[in-house]
Amino acid sequence: MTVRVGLTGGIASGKSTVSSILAELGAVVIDADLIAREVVARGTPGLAALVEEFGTGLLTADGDLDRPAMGALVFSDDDARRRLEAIIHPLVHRRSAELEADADPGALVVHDIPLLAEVGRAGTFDAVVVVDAPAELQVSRMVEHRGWSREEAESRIAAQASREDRLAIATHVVVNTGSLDDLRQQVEDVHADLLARA
Ligand SMILES: CC(C)(COP(=O)(O)OP(=O)(O)OC[C@H]1O[C@@H](n2cnc3c(N)ncnc32)[C@H](O)[C@@H]1O)[C@@H](O)C(=O)NCCC(=O)NCCS
Ligand SMILES: Nc1ncnc2c1ncn2[C@@H]1O[C@H](COP(=O)(O)OP(=O)(O)OP(=O)(O)O)[C@@H](O)[C@H]1O
Repeated sequence: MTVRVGLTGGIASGKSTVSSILAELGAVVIDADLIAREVVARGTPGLAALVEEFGTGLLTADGDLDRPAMGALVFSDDDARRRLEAIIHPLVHRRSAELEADADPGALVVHDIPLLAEVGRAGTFDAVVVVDAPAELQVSRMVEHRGWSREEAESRIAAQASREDRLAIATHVVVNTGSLDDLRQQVEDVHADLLARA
């Protein structure tokens, strides 16, 4: 039987690192951030819908979505963020379901969904893994690895569920405050537990 797992965590908590370890261990990973990019690639109906909603000012000279400009808009304007989400989330949901339908029966399917706590879909999964890190560590990782300002980092955290709300939906918690080796060990333990549910 397929075990369906939701994986979530705040921005820069370490979700992608955890999902790549799970993929190495044999899980099928369906990455909502990646799909959210694909559904608004140049020439897609998703990008056409964004242009209709926000105008051509949010396109680059090449006709792609100008992601930094869109980020600057939606992480300082809740209404704009909701309008963006209303367009992108249904497209991501549909594509994720298609990818899941292609997975081998019996696979451990991990849906990496940054906004799982926010969208209220935790109950649709057999297990929910939350990658936990304190806000200060999230900010320092964003500043260090992405070159964002502290303000940009904090505006993204402010647009997300609180650490407590996220922990409330967890069946498994991975605490990412130590080394990468420590993270790997925790993920291996969680993986073994999830497999035991298959
Ligand atoms: C605003 C956009 C264009 C900015 O693009 P950018 O390349 O800078 O960021 P990227 O897509 O890589 O997202 C990085 C992280 O930002 C956070 N984030 C993204 N969208 C949101 C949102 N709507 N609310 C809160 N946090 C968000 C997540 O932690 C995500 O992992 C982009 O994030 C977007 O299209 N967001 C809306 C779609 C969405 O909700 N995606 C989240 C998962 S489906
Ligand atoms: N335990 C750790 N020790 C050191 N660096 C780490 C650790 N965990 C993650 N990182 C680094 O922190 C950054 C953020 O991690 P990662 O990309 O996995 O987070 P994320 O939650 O997927 O981010 P996003 O929300 O943007 O998708 C990466 O550069 C990653 O290599």
